Amino acid sequence: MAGNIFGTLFRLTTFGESHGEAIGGVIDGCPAGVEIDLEEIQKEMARRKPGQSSIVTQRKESDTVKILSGIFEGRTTGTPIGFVIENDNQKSKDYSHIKDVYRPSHADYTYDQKYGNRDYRGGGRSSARETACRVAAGAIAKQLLKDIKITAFTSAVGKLKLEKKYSELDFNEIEKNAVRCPDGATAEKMETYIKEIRSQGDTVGGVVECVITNVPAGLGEPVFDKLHAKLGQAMLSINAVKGFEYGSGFEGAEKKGSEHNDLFNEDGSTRTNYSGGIQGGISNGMDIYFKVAFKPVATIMQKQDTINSGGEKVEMQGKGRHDPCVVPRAVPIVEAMAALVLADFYLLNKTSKI
Ligand SMILES: Cc1cc2nc3c(=O)[nH]c(=O)nc-3n(C[C@H](O)[C@H](O)[C@H](O)COP(=O)(O)O)c2cc1C
Ligand SMILES: C=C(O[C@@H]1CC(C(=O)O)=C[C@@H](OP(=O)(O)O)[C@H]1O)C(=O)O
Repeated sequence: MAGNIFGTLFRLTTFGESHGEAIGGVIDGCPAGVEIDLEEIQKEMARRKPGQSSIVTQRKESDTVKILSGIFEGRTTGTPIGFVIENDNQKSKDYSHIKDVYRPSHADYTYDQKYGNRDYRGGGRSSARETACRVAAGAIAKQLLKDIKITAFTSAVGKLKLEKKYSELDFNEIEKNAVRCPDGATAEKMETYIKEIRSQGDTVGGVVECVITNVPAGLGEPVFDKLHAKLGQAMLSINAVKGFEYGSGFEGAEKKGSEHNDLFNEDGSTRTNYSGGIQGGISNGMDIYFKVAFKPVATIMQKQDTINSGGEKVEMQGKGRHDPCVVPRAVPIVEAMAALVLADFYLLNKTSKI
């Protein structure tokens, strides 16, 4: 199975399945001397972990990151950073009924077609459990990046949208509610809606927005590894993601050049920022901002038609502990993936000129 490594210099490899003994990873290429606060890593893990509130999956995991190597007396040594996160609360019997049956729109059918030997328990490697490793590595990348600030938040749950621009928001509000929306009144509506959807045995999609401030100009490696191309790959590699747009995105397509050009100030900053902080695949020093769209979770507690591995039509209903909406827990995953991309480009940029 290829595809388990992300990054060029700051490079993360992850391993593990949702109902196996443990998941984990190796970060290769983190320079020596980075001060690492282990509590910060655990704080990030707590923002993603299952069972954190009543509107997410009720699987209970501590998601304690055990560092095996690469950090000595609070600082990185430049050697591979190995870590494991144990799986403590699997309920594999919730998956016995889909041993030979494919959940519509999960990865059961495609994994079976590709590999022919599927760990059906908890979705195996296709489970978003794997994203815990990304958050652990992202927390280390954030500590390398120091002053570059990456902030994600929930901006939509189904049709309920946060109608404010990011410049009008108080980011201190994000962690004050379970949905991670920086507007208390909208957050309350979103939470009520997620509970209602869950009581119907259904699920709902949503949008996570991310803003990155204090970015130096020069990050990104044209032509194939443009900054927005790597951010897009990073975001689209997260489970359940259906869309990525940065800067003016799809709305920009409706504008004229005379409206859309970001005119310069004398210091090189721009009066507007339709470019989303990236031009020609390279950061220009303005804020980077993007949106990530998540689909409604595939495993629903309602009967649906499907097929089994013999190609026969059968009826199935999801069982067990699933997220009614992924966005509250996707917020730290989006931040982590953005941190991995920026850490990689930060190191690569040191080779761009003498
Ligand atoms: C934070 C998070 C939590 C998720 N929780 C569930 C879940 O409880 N049940 C489920 O069926 N899918 C869940 N998913 C989505 C599946 O992992 C994903 O749909 C599946 O791997 C198929 O991949 P795809 O949707 O990207 O095509 C979750 C995704 C994320 C990001
Ligand atoms: C375990 C996590 O989330 C899981 C993601 C997931 C899926 O299909 O993606 C399905 C559920 O798995 P299980 O049935 O084993 O509880 C979620 O709980 C986690 O994020 O750590």
